[in-house]
Amino acid sequence: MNSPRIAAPDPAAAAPGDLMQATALRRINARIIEAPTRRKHKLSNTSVAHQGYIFVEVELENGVTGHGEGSTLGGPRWAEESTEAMKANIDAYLAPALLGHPACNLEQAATLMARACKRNYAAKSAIDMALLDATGKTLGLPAHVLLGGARATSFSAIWALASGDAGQEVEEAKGMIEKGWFNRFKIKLGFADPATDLNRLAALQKALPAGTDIIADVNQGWSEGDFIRYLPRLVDLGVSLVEQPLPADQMAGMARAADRSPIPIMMDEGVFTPAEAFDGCTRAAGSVLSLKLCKHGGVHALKQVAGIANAAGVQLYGGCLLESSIGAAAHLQVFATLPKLHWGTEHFGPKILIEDLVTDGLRYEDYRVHLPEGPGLGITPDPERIERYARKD
Ligand SMILES: O=C(O)C[C@H]1C=CC(=O)O1
Ligand SMILES: [Mn+2]
Repeated sequence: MNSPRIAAPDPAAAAPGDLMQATALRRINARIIEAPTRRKHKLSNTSVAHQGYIFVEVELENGVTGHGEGSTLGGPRWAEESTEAMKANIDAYLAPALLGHPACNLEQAATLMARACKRNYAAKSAIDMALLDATGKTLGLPAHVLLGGARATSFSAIWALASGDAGQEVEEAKGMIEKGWFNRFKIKLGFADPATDLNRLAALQKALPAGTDIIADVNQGWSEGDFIRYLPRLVDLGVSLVEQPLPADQMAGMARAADRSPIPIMMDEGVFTPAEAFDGCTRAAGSVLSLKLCKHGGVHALKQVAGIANAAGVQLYGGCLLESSIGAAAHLQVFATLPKLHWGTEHFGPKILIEDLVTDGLRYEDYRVHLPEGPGLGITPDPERIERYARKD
């Protein structure tokens, strides 16, 4: 691996006591963003043409600002949080619990947020990212150094096909291969009847180069019966991974599905917390687990979930919720510190937005997404774009 470049630390922040004072939180601001996507993105339970984020800016006593992003899909439909709920809970509960506390004490901030608010993991992760960013910028260090240091500087990248139009999906996939951005694909199933969805998958498999990695995400859209019936077709089509075929609360059904499937099954919506990760891994409800900051609530919780999966022999996948380069960079910073991200990552959000929200978007090259360099998250939000897409009430 290439060693990431590290800037010199700020001598003003050298003494621990000084660091506490310098990074005390002076302001936490949350804005709702609605950023248009290049095309409709359809899932079993929603369809979006605009991505909804909460954009968090924190300001420290030393004047440094940090940024984070909480993502949703179609309001409170992929999970229970909407951007409106995130903003309300940040303004009324999470921000007041943190003001005056040092941003550099991320674990303590997580405890304070847990006391102030149950679940609300996307909102918490947006703040957590901003604290990490501001602390890294104060110290002149990339976020990954604060999380144990990078073991990788780029990740194999997966693009999601979700227009529901087979012809469009084939063209889109070919375009991604041509650009050198993505050569592995995830197709969304579960919004049409299984037979129709599988015809889309068959068209894709036929049109792409032999051996192209194709993952199927059902987003909880099938019953166990559907899964049993259509599994042989998924096997015939050479699908490499099946993601969350059954509803999130059907852990026993997922375990039966995983037991009968020659294709690895991935847990996504069923695993948010470390306790859910323990439950899913113990019951063998999948042999792969999708990691997402919006599910786990912050970088340290994500590392705990990853540790539980590792201990159980469950492989890791770098999940996303269509984050811009702000949220995607935060994921890469923590993914970089894991012993192994077996399946690479699907952080394609920066490329599905008509305009990314930063001045220095993530680099996609050689079918890999690259860990940004520079202090904190390693990206700079573009104030004009943030203003353009911020909801004006
Ligand atoms: O994986 C999900 O369930 C959510 C999201 C991530 C990629 C995508 O296309 O949808
Ligand atoms: Mn999924």
